[in-house]
Amino acid sequence: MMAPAPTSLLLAEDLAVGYFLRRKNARVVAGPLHLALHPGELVCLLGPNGAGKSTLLRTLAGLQPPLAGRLEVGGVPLAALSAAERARQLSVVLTDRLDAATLTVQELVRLGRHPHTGWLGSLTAYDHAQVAAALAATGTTAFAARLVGELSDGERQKVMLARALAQDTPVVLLDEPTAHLDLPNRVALMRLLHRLARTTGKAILLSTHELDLALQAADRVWLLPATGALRTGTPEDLVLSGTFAAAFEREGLAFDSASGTFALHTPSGPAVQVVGEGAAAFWTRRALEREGFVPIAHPAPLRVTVPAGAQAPRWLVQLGDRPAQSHETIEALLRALPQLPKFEKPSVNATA
Ligand SMILES: Nc1ncnc2c1ncn2[C@@H]1O[C@H](COP(=O)(O)OP(=O)(O)OP(=O)(O)O)[C@@H](O)[C@H]1O
Repeated sequence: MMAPAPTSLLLAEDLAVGYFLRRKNARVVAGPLHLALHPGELVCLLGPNGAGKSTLLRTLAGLQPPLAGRLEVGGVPLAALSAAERARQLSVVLTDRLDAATLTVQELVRLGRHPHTGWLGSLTAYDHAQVAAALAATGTTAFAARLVGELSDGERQKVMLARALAQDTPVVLLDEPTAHLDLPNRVALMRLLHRLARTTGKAILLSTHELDLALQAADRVWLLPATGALRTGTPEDLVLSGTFAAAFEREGLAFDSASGTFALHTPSGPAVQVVGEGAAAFWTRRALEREGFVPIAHPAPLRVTVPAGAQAPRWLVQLGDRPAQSHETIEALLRALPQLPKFEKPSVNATA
């Protein structure tokens, strides 16, 4: 029996987003869009520069009006909610710099509680606990007393997330939250948001250009092309159906569905059979591709064997039936390959 469709925390039907230019003139950036955010899911909004990700997020947050269509949050039309009601339903972190430089981090994060307390309302013990939890979750407790204007871009980004978490809304919308973060912090943020969605039942939507992180962390992807229709699905379905590769091919990028990565190199040199498995074989293939070789799985005149097991990796290179050479490192292997006698380039296009 099929599970019943989950209720939507946010629902959009025939939504067109964009800008009213002059009287009666509108510029549709994207649409018509049919979208739903469900409890407990992390959704990543992907698309090239200018596709309309920020425009869509701002529209979903009620910060700019839709050009057309229906938009509901918690079963109620977004436009029918007061600002305070809306702030209890959804929190939003945009890329714009906030004019909050003279506040301390703690004061800024406390502002997140105001939809619950009213602007003059004082914070209860529960509110203080929510603020402390948001600071702890984002790793910002240590600089709670510092001025927002004195933070680095990455620190400020984490503080803005803390404010959204303190707001404790069913829907969280984030525009490029990983933009200023270093790699460990980007990974930590995606992990945090995924865990948060799972443990609290919030629906979290974030736009990002971090394709590989999004493919790993997202429960669903919204793929917004520069032109054409929005595609949605689990990252894996979008990869296996070729939708993901097709979307980025148009941007001139080759997506390898076997490794889930974008090819940086387009090797066209001699084919090399790489024999072996595991991490050593993977990194050997990567190094060979960088040097222009085409690593393949089936027999070729040139063969590199990466022995498995506990022994120190040692690379065996064999050309035809000549005796094998042994190398201790990939660097030594790469240095030795051009020294080999010329051999006929087999016409192999496949990468394995
Ligand atoms: N205030 C505005 N008035 C008119 N057009 C706008 C306005 N802001 C943005 N646009 C246009 O809307 C389109 C979508 O912009 P948007 O910022 O939503 O894209 P994006 O997908 O978030 O891009 P990026 O990845 O570069 O952040 C662009 O063509 C942009 O020039």
